[in-house]
This record gives sequence, C-alpha cells and structure tokens, in this order.
Amino acid sequence: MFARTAASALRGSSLRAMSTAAAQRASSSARRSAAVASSLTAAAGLTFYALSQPSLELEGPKTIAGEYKTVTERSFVMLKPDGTSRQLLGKVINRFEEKGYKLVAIKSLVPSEALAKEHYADLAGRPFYPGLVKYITCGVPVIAMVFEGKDVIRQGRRIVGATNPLEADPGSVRGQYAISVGRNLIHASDGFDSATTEIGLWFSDAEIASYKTANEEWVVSDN
Ligand SMILES: Nc1ncnc2c1ncn2[C@@H]1O[C@H](COP(=O)(O)OP(=O)(O)OP(=O)(O)O)[C@@H](O)[C@H]1O
Repeated sequence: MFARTAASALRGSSLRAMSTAAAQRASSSARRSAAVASSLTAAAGLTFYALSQPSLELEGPKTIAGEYKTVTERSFVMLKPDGTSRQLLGKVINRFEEKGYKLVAIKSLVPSEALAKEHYADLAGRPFYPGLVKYITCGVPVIAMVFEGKDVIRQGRRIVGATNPLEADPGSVRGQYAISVGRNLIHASDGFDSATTEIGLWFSDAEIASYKTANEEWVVSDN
C-alpha cells in the first residue's frame, strides 16, 4: 500500500513539472518519493525472502522447567508413597540416570492436603480424587524430584509408563513393578506447561541445582 502511494506520488509530480521552479520542486519531491519507493520495495523483498525461507526453530520460553526441547528441559518426577514404602527409589533414579538424565533437585516430604489437592487439581471432579489425596498424604513420604535433559518430559513419561499398569510397557516402571492404577508408584509431568506448574509448586528456584555431569557431552552430542 505504501509502495503504491509513493509510486503514484512519483507519477503526479512528473505531470506537475511545468515551470523551472515547479520542475525543481517536482524533481526533488520525485527523488524523495523514489527513495521511499525503493526502500519500501527493498523491505517488501526482504519480507518475501523471509516468508519464503523454511521456518527457523525459534527459542521457546524459559521457565522453571527450563527451555522445552533443549538440554535444559526439566520434568517433575515423584515417587508416590507406595514406591517409597516398597523401597523402589534407587531403581527409579537409576532408570533416569542410565538414560542420561540429570537429577537437579530431590526432597522427601509428607505433602500437606493442600499441596496434594493443588497438584491433582485437574482431577478434582473425578470419583477417585478423595482417595487419591488421602493416599498421597497418608504419612509415608513421597520423593519429589526434578530431572533435566533433552526431551526429559516425553522420555520421562515413557520411563514411567501408562497410567494403568495393565497398559504400561513391560519395560516401564509401572509396567514392571505395578498392578493397580491406584498404586501406580510414580508420577512424571505430561507436558511443558504441567512441568512448569508442578516444579514451581514443589520447588523454589534455590532448591534446583545447576551443574554439568562428567559424561554430558557423550550423552547429548549430535556430533
Ligand atoms: N480410575 C482410577 N482409580 C484410582 N486412581 C486413579 C484412577 N485414575 C487415575 N488414578 C490415580 O490418579 C493419578 C493421576 O491420574 P492421571 O489421569 O493424571 O494419570 P497420570 O498422569 O498417568 O498419573 P500421574 O499424574 O500420577 O503421573 C494416577 O497416577 C493414579 O494414581
């Protein structure tokens, strides 16, 4: 639109060049208009060039869950009371670490009812919700953890397995160690938004460590 306006101004000014003074004014106005038109054409060309290029991977937002799809991505993982009671913590940490994920926060706590309700707020209307909150707050501690690494959210869900152990891959934690959906041992964030909410709910920034593991390059490099 601006390019068209400038071009028509350019045409108008040539028609008005009757006297010398008028011709000089018209010529200088034409030069200005031509300059505007040329820079607008260049801008339009650049825009066209940018739009015709394959889309670039833009950086995503950085939250307490790091940056999605990068080595800083984080997931909230929680061993539930049945997992603590059955002393499966070592096995769970081992699976994440052997895969190449880094433990950046861990604590043992008996969650308050308010914390358990908030964590499972999206399930508040479900019939099993009261029982779920009672189980999470039963007095046996949960082990709250944050693991970090590329794709840890999606890979973490695979390590954990489907909600119902009957459908969980046999190699997953739930597939190998659980039988009942109400005692499925472990939780892991199911998306970047929930990881952000959950890590923020269970941990402060100060409780999350930033460090390099000795084998990091061997785990993350794409060559
Ligand atoms: N039908 C059910 N009966 C009893 N408990 C259930 C049932 N469905 C889900 N739960 C409990 O509620 C938890 C949360 O359910 P959700 O649907 O969010 O699955 P999930 O995301 O795989 O589990 P989690 O959030 O614990 O990782 C389940 O892990 C399980 O402990």
